[in-house]
Amino acid sequence: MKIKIPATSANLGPGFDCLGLAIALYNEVCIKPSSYQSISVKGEGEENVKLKKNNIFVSIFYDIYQELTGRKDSFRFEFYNNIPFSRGLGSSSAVIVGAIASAYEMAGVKASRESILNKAILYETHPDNIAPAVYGGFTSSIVEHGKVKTLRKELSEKLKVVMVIPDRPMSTAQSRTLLPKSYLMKNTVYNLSRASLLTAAFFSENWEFLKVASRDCMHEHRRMKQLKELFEVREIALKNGALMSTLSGSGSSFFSLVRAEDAQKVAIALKNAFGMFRVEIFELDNNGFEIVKS
Ligand SMILES: Nc1ncnc2c1ncn2[C@@H]1O[C@H](COP(=O)(O)OP(=O)(O)OP(=O)(O)O)[C@@H](O)[C@H]1O
Ligand SMILES: N[C@@H](CCO)C(=O)O
Repeated sequence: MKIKIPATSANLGPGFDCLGLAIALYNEVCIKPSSYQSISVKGEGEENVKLKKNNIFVSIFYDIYQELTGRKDSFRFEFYNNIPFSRGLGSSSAVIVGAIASAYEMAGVKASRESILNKAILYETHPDNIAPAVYGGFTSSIVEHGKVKTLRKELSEKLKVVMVIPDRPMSTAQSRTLLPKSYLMKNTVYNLSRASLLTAAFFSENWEFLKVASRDCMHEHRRMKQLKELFEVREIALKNGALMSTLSGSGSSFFSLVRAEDAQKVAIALKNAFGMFRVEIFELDNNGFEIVKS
């Protein structure tokens, strides 16, 4: 079988741990029965021998596969990784969702996307990357009694993403330790009101509201201080017409949503200012993971 899983950008500013969307940048995994287990990795992580020894995709796959079949059959896993690690593009969520969906497929057990998402939340405490990786589009999610409740909005093809991808990794787990344990009421209201308006703006396609609704006071500043150029990335993106420009997940990437006709202009302005960073234009993804060949 072959599965492809999209990258995702989470938080989108004030939507910490609850808002995210899927991007047309994919990891692909081919899995086939074999007389012995083997792993090959192409793309991101190709030189990382550790990924051949203890690979989280493989361990999650077998967790689920054994739970479903009671067996530990051998498979060959061929990874084609396009999602950079620890750049705030949901690489770990793509692994979790891909492993679970693949295990159900190889076990021959049908599973709804909702049930795959509810398995994935057991491996990732926040739903803002795994939900769009499962459903595609823009997602607004909560976790209630261990179950994820998500609403999803298809994203217009009139929109594109301009992503600045620094060469500097930022581990999500590590960067979460930088955040305060509590917030003032005014800061909490600042974020929850904007996250609500941002969600409404995505659902109603009132894109002119995205800029003001995507401001954050709870996590971005502390994280962006680790890579100060990111403040200027946002300034240049917005000055050149971006609808919104936010830290992608826990960073280090910086996400800008643009009208398709503005994508080149924003990307060129960012490339001219930050020659040392990778700058890419991506389409949005509305499908979530796809089993492209059973
Ligand atoms: N394709 C992959 N195969 C195996 N392990 C992976 C793969 N992609 C990511 N990982 C693991 O996930 C880790 C990155 O997870 P982390 O949460 O720090 O970053 P991220 O998911 O890329 O970014 P964010 O969570 O901010 O969107 C990597 O260091 C690696 O251990
Ligand atoms: N909400 C998570 C997203 C990680 O991609 C965080 O900011 O830590």
